[in-house]
Amino acid sequence: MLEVRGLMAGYGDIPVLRGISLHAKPGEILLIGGENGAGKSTLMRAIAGFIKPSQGSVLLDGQPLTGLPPEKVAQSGLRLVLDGHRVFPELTVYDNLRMGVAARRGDRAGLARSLEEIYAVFPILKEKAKARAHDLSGGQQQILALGQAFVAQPRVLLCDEPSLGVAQALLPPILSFLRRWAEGGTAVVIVDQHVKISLPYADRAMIVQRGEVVLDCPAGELDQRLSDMHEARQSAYAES
Ligand SMILES: Nc1ncnc2c1ncn2[C@@H]1O[C@H](COP(=O)(O)OP(=O)(O)OP(=O)(O)O)[C@@H](O)[C@H]1O
Repeated sequence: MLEVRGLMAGYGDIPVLRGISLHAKPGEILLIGGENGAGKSTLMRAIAGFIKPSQGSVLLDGQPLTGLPPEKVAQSGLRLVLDGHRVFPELTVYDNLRMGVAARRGDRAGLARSLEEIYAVFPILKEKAKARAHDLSGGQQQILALGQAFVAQPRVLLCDEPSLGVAQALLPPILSFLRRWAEGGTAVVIVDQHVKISLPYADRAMIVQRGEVVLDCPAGELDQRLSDMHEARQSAYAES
């Protein structure tokens, strides 16, 4: 289980995260929404070790990860898939996928099994196995990045804006894939500015505003809770 307690982080003197706490359990998808600039990506980067938190802690199955460099965090079993294209552009699709297995100390049988699974869901990766990653479309690179993470079989997967730059038609297969992945016992965290599409696939949902958690509830309750919050704000505004 991933546990984040009172995390504070920012850039230079500018604070972005103002004490964020969350947990993500194996087998479930936690969806994190919030407006542009709310701090969602900063939160993912701080958990994964790319930004040093000024306060708070990150624990994976009770082991502290706070302040560890990203490669150590990854070796501990936590993987961040960033928005945009973070694959190795000069390598082939197959070699990119194979990179994921480094985290499993060269487990060849495991690699073959993972490849079969990923090829079954996204046949395009098999068709383009010998193509260089930079020749793939943005959406295909996003799928490749997910495939690479899948091959690594992390205990926790953080997925920042999986829908960014991806054709609409690819979203349901990607989200169903993440759902099945979580059901296999991985804790999955999805960050998405537009929660509507991902919500049906999630178990819990959180909304971050200005670096703070303003809602944390079962995914099925999010719409109601958001409209309650909106109404409360409007009446407070009307009274002032
Ligand atoms: N590298 C950086 N240097 C300085 N400030 C940054 C940096 N990256 C992000 N910020 C600032 O931190 C704040 C939070 O940004 P962040 O990217 O975490 O938000 P977000 O919720 O992920 O939004 P988006 O959906 O646009 O990615 C914003 O004010 C942003 O301008």
